[in-house]
Amino acid sequence: MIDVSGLTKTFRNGVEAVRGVDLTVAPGEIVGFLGPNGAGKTTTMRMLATLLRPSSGSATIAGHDLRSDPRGVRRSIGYVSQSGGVNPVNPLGDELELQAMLYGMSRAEARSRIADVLATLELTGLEGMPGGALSGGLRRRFDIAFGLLHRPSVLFLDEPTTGLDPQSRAALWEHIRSLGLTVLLSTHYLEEAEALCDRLLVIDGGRIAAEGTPAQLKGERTLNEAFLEIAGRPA
Ligand SMILES: Nc1ncnc2c1ncn2[C@@H]1O[C@H](COP(=O)(O)OP(=O)(O)OP(=O)(O)O)[C@@H](O)[C@H]1O
Repeated sequence: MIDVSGLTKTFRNGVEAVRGVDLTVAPGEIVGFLGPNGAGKTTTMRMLATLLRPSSGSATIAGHDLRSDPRGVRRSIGYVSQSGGVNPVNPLGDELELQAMLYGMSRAEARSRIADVLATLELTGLEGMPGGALSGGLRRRFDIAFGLLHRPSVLFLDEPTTGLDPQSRAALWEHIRSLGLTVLLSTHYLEEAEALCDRLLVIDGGRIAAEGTPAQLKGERTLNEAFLEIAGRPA
């Protein structure tokens, strides 16, 4: 579902953030992207989400070529950024409706799709609330709701649970799993990687340093020990 080959990104200031990443994500797989600060996780995901132009390399996402068909890629993916984006002031139901109509849905279609997405994420009844009145966990769920409106088949989540308490984090894992989508998510939480992800990719210095199921990466060690050995620094 995601096929990436030789992806690189050198920023104008000369920083080589991504230095030849190859990765694949199968349909329905939840893959965790781990790596120390500055390893290249966000840069890779932003390139795959068409938000940043790669310096070289190629990628196909849901059958669409990143370079020749970025619109096709955009239609097939949802991208939830690290900082999120829910409006702190306006009722989130109104914001969702606006976004759905920008995607070309009629008002009736928009309302029906929003009702479905809110039900999936157990947010029904909260659509009258502004983002500023919600807990961090609910805000993140609304961030994901925005990313799902146009029925993407692939979801990119950049550190979806950073800053959440352990209970809200575990609840969000359940919701992510229940979507049944292909997911690539970055995280610094090794227990999250282990509990949620089918497979892990460790990136370090812009290169994939290791990959495998959590059990394969761990071997006889804890995932934390394995990670320290691979990256030389904590996640
Ligand atoms: N717009 C930019 N211009 C120049 N350098 C950048 C830019 N964006 C990121 N970088 C650099 O690229 C490298 C990779 O950054 P990136 O944000 O992809 O890492 P990350 O793995 O997501 O880190 P974190 O876990 O801290 O979010 C870092 O050295 C960063 O400073």
